[in-house]
Amino acid sequence: MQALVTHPPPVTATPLFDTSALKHEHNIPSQFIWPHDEQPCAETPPELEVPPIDLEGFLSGDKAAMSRATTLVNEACKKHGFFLVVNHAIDSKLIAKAHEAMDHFFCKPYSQKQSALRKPGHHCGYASSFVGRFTSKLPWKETLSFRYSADDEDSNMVENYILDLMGTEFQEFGRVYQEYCTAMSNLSLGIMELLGMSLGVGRSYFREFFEGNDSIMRLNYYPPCQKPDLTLGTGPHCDPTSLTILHQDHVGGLEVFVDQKWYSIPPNPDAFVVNIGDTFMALSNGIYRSCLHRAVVNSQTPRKSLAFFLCPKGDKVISPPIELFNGIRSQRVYPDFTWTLLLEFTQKHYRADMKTLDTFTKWLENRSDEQLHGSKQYVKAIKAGKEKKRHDALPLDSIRSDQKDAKLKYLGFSWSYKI
Ligand SMILES: C=C1C[C@]23C[C@@]1(O)CC[C@H]2[C@]1(C)CCC[C@@](C)(C(=O)O)[C@H]1[C@@H]3C(=O)O
Ligand SMILES: O=C(O)CCC(=O)C(=O)O
Ligand SMILES: [Fe+2]
Repeated sequence: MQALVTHPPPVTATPLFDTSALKHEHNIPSQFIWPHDEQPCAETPPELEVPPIDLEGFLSGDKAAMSRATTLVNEACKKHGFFLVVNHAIDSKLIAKAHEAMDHFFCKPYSQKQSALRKPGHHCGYASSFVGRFTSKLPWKETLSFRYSADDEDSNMVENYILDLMGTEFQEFGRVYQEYCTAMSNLSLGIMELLGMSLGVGRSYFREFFEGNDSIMRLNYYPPCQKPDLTLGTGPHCDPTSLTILHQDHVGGLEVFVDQKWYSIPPNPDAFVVNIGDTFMALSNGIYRSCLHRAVVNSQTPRKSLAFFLCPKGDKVISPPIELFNGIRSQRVYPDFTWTLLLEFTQKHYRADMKTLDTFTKWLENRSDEQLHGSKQYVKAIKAGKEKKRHDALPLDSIRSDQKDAKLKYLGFSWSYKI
């Protein structure tokens, strides 16, 4: 198991990895070479049969279209968590402008991009191969990530952030992505209606849960690599977020691990690739799956993908609707948590991979024991079996005051309290 980093690694004198410059060298630095069992397949893997979901049909209220959409989504999400959305009503000119704007940013000199550098422990800003964040298995990519809030009072958050970060030269960039993120947020709410129907909890349940979403937009830029068989653009992982709406360009490189084999998801400019993330897997009480996926690179052409990561407001309690754990699946599969805590875990303590949610659950349990009982000795005694676990309520300050009569179920035992 990956060691938990108890604090961000010190930013040592890590060599400057400008992947766009590295491509001119014959070899690649050893930090980019992945273990043999994680390297790309020798041949491009077969294409995954991913059902295209006609979203317009579902939202139109046509009974046959709704039934077909909910059945296809239910089957796909139970099996691997990936599906395509077509007839999504997102303007193709907006998508094209978003891709053009991305080129405008990533083609800038490294020194100019560096002014937007992501700060240690934070998820927004520019990153190139995670210089200073990780010391091995570096991804062959550059990224730019920023927050999007669906709340009205934050209606220009993206535009203002980009303007502050990059100046007036990027004003149009900021406007394009303000519009793009708003379109993605609206699209994700329609998909949440579909997911709610497909899980039998009704159209509005998850739509309302994500109305005021506080999401993440991430631009992935994968420069050509002279040794594409030794490295990865994005390593194998499950998205810790709730739902990912991804638009990949014409190049191809997204791969999904299903039934113990890698499959490729071919580019389709008219479709968004949608996948369940860890947080929604917890909201579905494990019924829908957050699927392992990765991105490979090539030696000829840069590849780009636009990933909108839907996230709930940071302090909403991630807890499945009772319908999902009092019948077919009576046990709770994951503890209650907040997205703020899971995001902090991925930014400060653990590199997201295929085991993030399970590792986070264990971290939460240890953390809450320490928090609950304040003593590391107590936790050690529990582990040594010398002390019976006491199931006190979580400290009141850790739960929002408006969550009256909140019920926290945690790993099979539960406690409740009045605030
Ligand atoms: C919450 C997040 C962390 C990562 C970005 C994201 O918004 C969703 C996906 C996560 C990530 C891409 C999973 C693979 C490892 C990672 C470090 C990366 O390759 O970028 C992850 C992102 C991160 O910056 O932690
Ligand atoms: O670039 C891709 O196709 C996948 C990227 C990805 O999985 C991510 O950013 O989480
Ligand atoms: Fe991902």
